[in-house]
Amino acid sequence: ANYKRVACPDGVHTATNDACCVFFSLADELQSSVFKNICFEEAHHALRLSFQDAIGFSLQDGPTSGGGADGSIIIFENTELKDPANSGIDVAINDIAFLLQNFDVTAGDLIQFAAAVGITNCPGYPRLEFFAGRPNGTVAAKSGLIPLPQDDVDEIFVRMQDAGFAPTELASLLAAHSTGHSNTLIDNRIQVPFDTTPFTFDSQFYLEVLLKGNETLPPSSGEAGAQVPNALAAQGEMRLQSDFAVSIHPQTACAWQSFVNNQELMQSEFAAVMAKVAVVGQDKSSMIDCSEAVPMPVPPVNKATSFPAGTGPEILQLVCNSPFPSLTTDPGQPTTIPECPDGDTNVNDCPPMKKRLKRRFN
Ligand code: HEM
Ligand SMILES: [Ca+2]
Repeated sequence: ANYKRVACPDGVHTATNDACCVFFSLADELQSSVFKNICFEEAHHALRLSFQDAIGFSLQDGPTSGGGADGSIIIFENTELKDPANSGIDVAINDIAFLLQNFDVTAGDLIQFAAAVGITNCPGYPRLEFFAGRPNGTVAAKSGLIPLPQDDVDEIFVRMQDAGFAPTELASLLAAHSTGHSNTLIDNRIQVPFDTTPFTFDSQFYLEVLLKGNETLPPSSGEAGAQVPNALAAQGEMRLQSDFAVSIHPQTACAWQSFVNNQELMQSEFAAVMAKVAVVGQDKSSMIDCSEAVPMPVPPVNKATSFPAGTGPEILQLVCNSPFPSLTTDPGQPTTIPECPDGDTNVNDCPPMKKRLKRRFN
C-alpha cells in the first residue's frame, strides 16, 4: 500500500500518523541512553516490566476496576512495588521512567514500547507490534495478581486465565526467560541465568528446563522443581519452579516441547501473545498502530539447539508423547555461561555497562 507519510517535528523522521512521531524519537533515545544497542540487563528488565504492568488486571473484578497495561506500575510505584512479585522491578522503572520528563507519552505506552525496542537488541526476538494510546492508569493494581515462581501451577493458570491468557499462551510467553537472570532469588548472587545463552532468544531455555535436575542454588535447596543438572548448576544456572511446572503440566507439556529447536514457532507465538500482553485492559480499536517506530531486530544466531556439555537426552523428563527432536550434545567440559552479551564470562568486563553494574549492586 502507498501511505501518505507526514514529516515529524524532529526533522528526521516521517510517520504514517502524527501520533507516531514521538515514538521514533523515543526509540532513538532508548537505544542511545538506555539500551546502548545491546542485549543486556536493561533490555531484559524492560521486557519483564511490560509483563508485570500488564498482568495486574482481573476479568473477575470487572471492566471498571482498571489495571492492565496502563503504566500503573510506574504511576503507583510506591504501592505496587510492595507486591513481593515485583521484587527487583524498581531497577527496571529507574532505567526508563526518567524519559517521561522529556517525551510526551503515557507511562503505559512507555513501558510497552521500551520492551519492544529493548528486545530488538537480543538476537532471535521477533519484531513486536506497537499500538499507542494507553491512558494513564488511575488506580494501583491489586497486590497478588502477579504470579510467583513458588505458586501452585494450577493457580498460576487460573490467574493467567483471569487476565485473558490460556495456559499454552503462558508457555509461549515464558520464552522471555530465554534472555533472563534473577537478581533476587539466590543468596549473594546477581545475574543468575535461566539458560546457557542468557543474551540470545533461543530454545536452549525450553530444552534446559526439561532436563532432570539434581542440584539447587541456595536458598532453594530441596525444591525439586528448582533443581538443574550439576553440569549447569556448576555454571551458575538456575531454574524457576514455575517454569519447570509449566513444562511438565499435561495442559502445556506438548506446547512447551514444540518450541525445542523451533525458532520460527517460538518467534511467531511470542509475538502473537505479546500483542495481547501489550493491550491488556485497553481498547485496542481506539489505539494507533505505530509499529513502524519499532526498530528491526538483530537477526537470530541460527545455531541448532543442543544439549549443553555434561547433559544429554538421557536426562530429559518428557511428559508429551509427540516425538522429541534429535539434537546434538556439545562436546567437552561444561563451558562457562557468558556474563556479558559479547560472550565475556566476567561481568566486570562487560562494556559499556561495567560502571553502572558496579554502582548498582555494591
Ligand atoms: C508464571 C509466570 C512468571 C513468573 C512466576 C516469573 C517470575 C520471574 C522471576 C522470579 C524472575 C527473576 C526476577 C529477579 O530475581 O530478578 C523473572 C525474570 C524475568 N521474567 Fe519472568 N516470570 C513469569 C512470566 C514472565 C513473562 C510472561 C515474561 C515476559 C513476557 C517474563 C519476563 C521476564 C524477564 C525478561 C526476566 C529477566 C529479568 C532480568 O534478567 O533482569 N516473565 N521472572
Ligand atoms: Ca537463551
